[in-house]
Amino acid sequence: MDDSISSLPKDVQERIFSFLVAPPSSSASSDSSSHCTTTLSPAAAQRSPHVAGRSVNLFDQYLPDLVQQLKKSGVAVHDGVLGAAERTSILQEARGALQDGVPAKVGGGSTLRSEDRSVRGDNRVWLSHEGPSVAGRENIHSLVQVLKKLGPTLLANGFEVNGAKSVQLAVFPGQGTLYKRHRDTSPSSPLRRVTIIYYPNDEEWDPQELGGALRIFDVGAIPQACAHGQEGDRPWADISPRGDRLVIFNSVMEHQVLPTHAPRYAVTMWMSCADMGGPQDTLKASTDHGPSQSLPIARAPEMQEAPGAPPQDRAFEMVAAWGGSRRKTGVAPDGVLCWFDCFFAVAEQD
Ligand SMILES: O=C(O)CCC(=O)C(=O)O
Ligand SMILES: [Fe+2]
Repeated sequence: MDDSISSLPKDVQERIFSFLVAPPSSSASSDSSSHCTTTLSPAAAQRSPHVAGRSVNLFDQYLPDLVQQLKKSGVAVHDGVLGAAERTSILQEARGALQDGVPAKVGGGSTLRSEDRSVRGDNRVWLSHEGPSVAGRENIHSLVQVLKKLGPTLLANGFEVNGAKSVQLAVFPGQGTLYKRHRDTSPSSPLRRVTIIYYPNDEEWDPQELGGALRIFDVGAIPQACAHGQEGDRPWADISPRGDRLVIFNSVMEHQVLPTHAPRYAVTMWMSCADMGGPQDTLKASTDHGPSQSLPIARAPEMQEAPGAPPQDRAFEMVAAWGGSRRKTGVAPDGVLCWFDCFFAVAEQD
């Protein structure tokens, strides 16, 4: 190693890298995902010194507040995560990587509509299966390593994120593309618990002009400086995808991406719970707010569609009635998309 770090005295090197490991916690050992405690190697730190260096701040300064927000409202927002230089590098890498991005698919089973741009208009690539080479995506790769280190702290705070982590890079290309209301925890991805998004867009993103806000329903408290409103008795907050912003939310919360009029990039990580097997799982909301505390979700692939069963008015009740491999693409009467991402259930596992 002839880099600047390795030329420092050994004890100084150790102190630097001790900042980059996950904080010690009793729960870390129960995290079955080896990624949760991944340490940035000196080589990785050297490839992307800025991103790696900022992880120190992310953990030391921001994390307690993020966890607090998340527990209180189901959503946490933090700005200025990496700084302008790193954000720009990630945006450039995202543009390059997404040249080969494919339209995101929706639906499942025999009624699959593989590309329904009126429901979901982003193009994406999965980063979960990265090989040894991350050439051209060094900064995104370092960001992902940093985000993974949130796992042990979330776990220690009651979030069931002891399973796989999947990572997606996506762009809504503009022209009014959107993603209709849905939950990230779905029949095809029943184990997802926490959604973490980093936006590398311009910092001056104006949602009035460019649209593209992430609208999250049933927020316990409105994140600072977010537009907000009420649909019936359900409060929502609009989170602008402004650059260098980190958003974390409980994957069971309903959300949508409003029509977007400029290219809108996002790096998204889903943290899942461990799959304990069995025909049925219980979906627990890890926050102390909101209506979704304990929802049964069907997981048996052989479950039959109940003949003539009318759609229930909640997505997960529909899943319980119709779940399994014969999923249908559908929109519940209350407008919630029910089972998107079905084709990615296998691809997304780490
Ligand atoms: O990019 C966003 O703000 C959210 C996208 C989303 O909801 C998803 O990919 O599931
Ligand atoms: Fe989503």
